[in-house]
Amino acid sequence: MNEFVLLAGSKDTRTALINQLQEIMDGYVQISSYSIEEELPKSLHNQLVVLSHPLVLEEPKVRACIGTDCKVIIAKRIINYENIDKLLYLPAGTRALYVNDSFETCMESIESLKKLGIEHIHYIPFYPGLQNARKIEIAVTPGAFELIPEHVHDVVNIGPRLMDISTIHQILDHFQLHEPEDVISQRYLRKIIQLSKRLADANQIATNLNKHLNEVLDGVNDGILTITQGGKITVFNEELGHLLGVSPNRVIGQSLGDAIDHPELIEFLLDSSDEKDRWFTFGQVEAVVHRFPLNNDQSLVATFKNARKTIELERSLRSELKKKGFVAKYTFDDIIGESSPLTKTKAIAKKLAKTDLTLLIQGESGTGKELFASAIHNASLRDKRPFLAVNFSAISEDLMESELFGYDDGAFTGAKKGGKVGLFEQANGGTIFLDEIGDSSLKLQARLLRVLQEKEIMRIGGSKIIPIDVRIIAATNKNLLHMIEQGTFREDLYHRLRVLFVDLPSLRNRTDDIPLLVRHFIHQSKHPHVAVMPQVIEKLASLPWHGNVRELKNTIDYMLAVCEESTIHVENIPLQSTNPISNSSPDVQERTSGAMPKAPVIPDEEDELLLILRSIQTIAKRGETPNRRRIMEMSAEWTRPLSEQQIRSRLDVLELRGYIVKNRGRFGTRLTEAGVRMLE
Ligand SMILES: Nc1ncnc2c1ncn2[C@@H]1O[C@H](COP(=O)(O)OP(=O)(O)OP(=O)(O)O)[C@@H](O)[C@H]1O
Repeated sequence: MNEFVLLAGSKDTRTALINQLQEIMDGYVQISSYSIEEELPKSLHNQLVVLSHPLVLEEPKVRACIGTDCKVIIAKRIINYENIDKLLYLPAGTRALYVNDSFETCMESIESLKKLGIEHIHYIPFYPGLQNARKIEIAVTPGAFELIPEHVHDVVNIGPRLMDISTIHQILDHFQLHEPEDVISQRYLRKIIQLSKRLADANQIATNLNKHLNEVLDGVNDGILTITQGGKITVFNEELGHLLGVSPNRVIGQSLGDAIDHPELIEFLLDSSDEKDRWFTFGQVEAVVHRFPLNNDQSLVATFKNARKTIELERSLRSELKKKGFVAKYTFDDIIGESSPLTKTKAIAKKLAKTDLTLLIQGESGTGKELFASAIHNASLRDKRPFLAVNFSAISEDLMESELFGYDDGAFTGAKKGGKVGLFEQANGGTIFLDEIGDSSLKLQARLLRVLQEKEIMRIGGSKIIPIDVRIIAATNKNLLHMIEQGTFREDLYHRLRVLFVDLPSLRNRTDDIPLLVRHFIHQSKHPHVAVMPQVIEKLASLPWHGNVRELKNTIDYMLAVCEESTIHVENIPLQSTNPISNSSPDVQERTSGAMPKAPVIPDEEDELLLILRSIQTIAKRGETPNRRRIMEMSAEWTRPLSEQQIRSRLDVLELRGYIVKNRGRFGTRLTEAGVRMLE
């Protein structure tokens, strides 16, 4: 067998060359290989020695081991063609450092890259000891990673240079191997063909991607146009073709002026002013054109939105949200009152609505916290997206956790098959209103804090992190600072929630608004023409209104029900009753005195009212929805079971007294703070 020795300058070069030579010469020659970095043979005699570079021979220990009877070939090397595609992907004009161990090796490689026609890159040699090196962020190197300067972000490793075919022929000639030359040339060529194949594959992928992108662009509902800096059209989708009455295929590559006959549009697109949007009429269609530059290649993109279609789409999205109950019902116009405290609060809230920051609304029960949250959402940039209200006092902790975060299939026994999407996910893009946040458990507070910090959630029993884009508005009628002191509310959560805040004035601090509110609630009622005697307003203005506007609304409902001849008189104002509920605790008495409306109830009904309050609390704690049916089922165990109709009338009384709020749907009836205190 013919044998020769390969001597390389470094271990990496040795490995690269031996791999190349073995692949090409397999079966014809045997090669032993060494490098200066590793151990060299003691002495070589009467052998063919192939050196990877002329500089290898300058090493004394190399010269010492090569006997004078050896034949020495100094290899010619070319750029590693296997990695050339990495360079071809760099955009034309890219400035890149060429990093190698000396000025000579850098220049040799740059020269051979240029000879190979890879000239679209501007190479700048970089080697150890270079003074005033330029700070360029891309580097090309034949594996000399340790020499790459720190400021470089992208490295293209083209690997050590390989042996040129002429050197391979020289080796074959030495052994007088003529007949395998064809085979060997083919093996060498095969490598180059593999590279061409790879490039062709990449080309195919790019073509497919392009086709796919064009299909996507054509599927979009808006017209899309892209032009180069010189005004040539590069993208023109089908929708735009319909809008402008032009065939997309015909205009791609043309200049804007040749393709479109609309001077005002062309002037807007090519104009260098800051104007981003303008309305146009194309035939019968009104459209808004939005333009923006693409940073990378300085093209300009314009989107064309058909106004009618957009309005229709928004309408259908809104009705979809409405069906789910995910819309905010109120705007700032629904917040009645012209007193100075309310006007000031409304003005602040309107400003805060425009930001996208987390907001905490503080105010006594019934001051309109939910009303404000809803109005803020509707005045925000998220007004077309869902608004979801969640009340922490209404449902149990476990149920609340799964309501908010959802769960994955099989998360716990009794979990719905297929899992459940939580409210945070459903509110994505919109606003979530966390009412009575002071009633959330410490465990839930920890989870909420994570949502605020990370803007992501994980379903219960899930492992996937789901990013969410939801604005949080929280509300409380509790003194959270006091709760922090007691250790029942997390201070870090408080600060995260109170990025912005609105403090709602109590009704007794804005009694000027009472006449307006009375008018408003009567107008809204089934008896909009009922008159109110001036003494009634006077009396109402003198009451303490611990239940605020809600209490006032309930009082008006009561007065409308009991008044005669379409006029409300002072006698219709609910009297302070001496029933056990209002007398049971001094605190409640204080809260319910004066204004708290009391319907006349026979004494044993008072016990029933307490039982009903208690059962609402029990049902909610179990994680179920407190509704008439559930209360009726519980009443089966009382001395006098109640019908659904009887429960309905008692719930009306409890609501009138401010102890409960009746909600339809998911959360059912819930206790107010006054209701909870009553039970305590
Ligand atoms: N300024 C106002 N103008 C018109 N209606 C109001 C106003 N303030 C409150 N209301 C009405 O009073 C009732 C209570 O309001 P809301 O539910 O928003 O209060 P809240 O502060 O969230 O109460 P709670 O703390 O008990 O949940 C609702 O019917 C609401 O429409």
